Amino acid sequence: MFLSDFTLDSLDGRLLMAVPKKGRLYEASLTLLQGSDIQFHRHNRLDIALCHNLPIALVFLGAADIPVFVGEGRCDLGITGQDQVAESRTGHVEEILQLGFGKCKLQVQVPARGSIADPKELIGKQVVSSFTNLSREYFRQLEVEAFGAEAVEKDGMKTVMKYVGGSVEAACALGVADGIVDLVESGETMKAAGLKAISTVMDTQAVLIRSKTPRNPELADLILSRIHGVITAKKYVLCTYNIRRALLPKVHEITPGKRAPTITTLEEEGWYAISVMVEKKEIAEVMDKLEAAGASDILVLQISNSRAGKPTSPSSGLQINGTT
Ligand SMILES: Nc1ncnc2c1ncn2[C@@H]1O[C@H](COP(=O)(O)OP(=O)(O)OP(=O)(O)O)[C@@H](O)[C@H]1O
Ligand SMILES: O=P(O)(O)OC[C@H]1O[C@H](OP(=O)(O)OP(=O)(O)O)[C@H](O)[C@@H]1O
Repeated sequence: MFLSDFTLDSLDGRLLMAVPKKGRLYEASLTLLQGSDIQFHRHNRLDIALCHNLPIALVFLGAADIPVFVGEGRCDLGITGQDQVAESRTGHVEEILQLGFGKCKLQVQVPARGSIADPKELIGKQVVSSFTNLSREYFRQLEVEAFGAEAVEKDGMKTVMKYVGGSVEAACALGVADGIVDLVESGETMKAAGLKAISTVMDTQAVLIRSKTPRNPELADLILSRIHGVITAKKYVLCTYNIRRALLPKVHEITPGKRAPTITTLEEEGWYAISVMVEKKEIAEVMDKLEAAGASDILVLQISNSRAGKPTSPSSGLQINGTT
């Protein structure tokens, strides 16, 4: 069900944010919204939810449709995969934040027991994918390398690309394809289907995207800032420890911090207290190194939320990339 219970008036003045309605990105997207204090109640089967505490309406859409809605300016912000943005071919969205979930690879796969070992061997054969634009572009490049741009332009592509909406991995076994281009995360699906990857078309993860003409740029920046805060908090822990003055340069190398460590003097002569953000995945090793370097009273604290502070760029131009 979509707009029936909403008059367009109820959306008036609201920033529209597109969120995956199901699938691999759904749960993590909702967790992100919750962490950003975007409060809403989604009525059963309704694909639009009004936020209680902000002038925002969430629009629940398929991940593949989100770049289209945002690209055409129908929605102002959206959460989807980089693969979907690239496949949609819309030039009208900006990827403003990598969200660190939904990480996988779009890969060329062939029967594990077959003779094909190089994607070039699929030229002139049948390839099935849900990502036909990206696949066509990938094989066009291979054909250009093999035959030259002029020949490909004149004769057209030799590789035959077929679209399948789901269960792409079954295409080879069913005799519909010589190879497929599909997403791989753990590799379980590929293995179970008797396939092997022979090359990577792209690495992808979930991203926050923004229309080039958002209705309310200040509110879009506020949401970006909140989501960035949640992601940073999840990625880092706060490490505190005490250290003698002489050892400061040594431990500074171990914990340079996200920007820089906070150093305060202790009441005890010659001793300093350090407080510094450390990436969660490195904390055990960092603690080992600090201890070996002579630090004492090492504590690690979870960060429940964070803010980077005022952006230096002008309001509607806020862009925070590289949060992987
Ligand atoms: N195995 C996976 N691991 C991590 N992320 C994935 C995985 N599969 C898909 N994704 C990411 O999630 C996005 C949505 O994929 P998903 O298959 O969940 O879509 P969907 O909306 O349920 O579509 P469909 O109905 O076609 O299955 C993908 O474009 C990709 O960015
Ligand atoms: O490497 P893995 O961890 O096994 O994940 C890869 C699978 O996940 C996705 O499909 P999904 O399960 O979302 O369903 P779909 O085939 O219907 O798209 C993708 O299309 C692969 O089939």
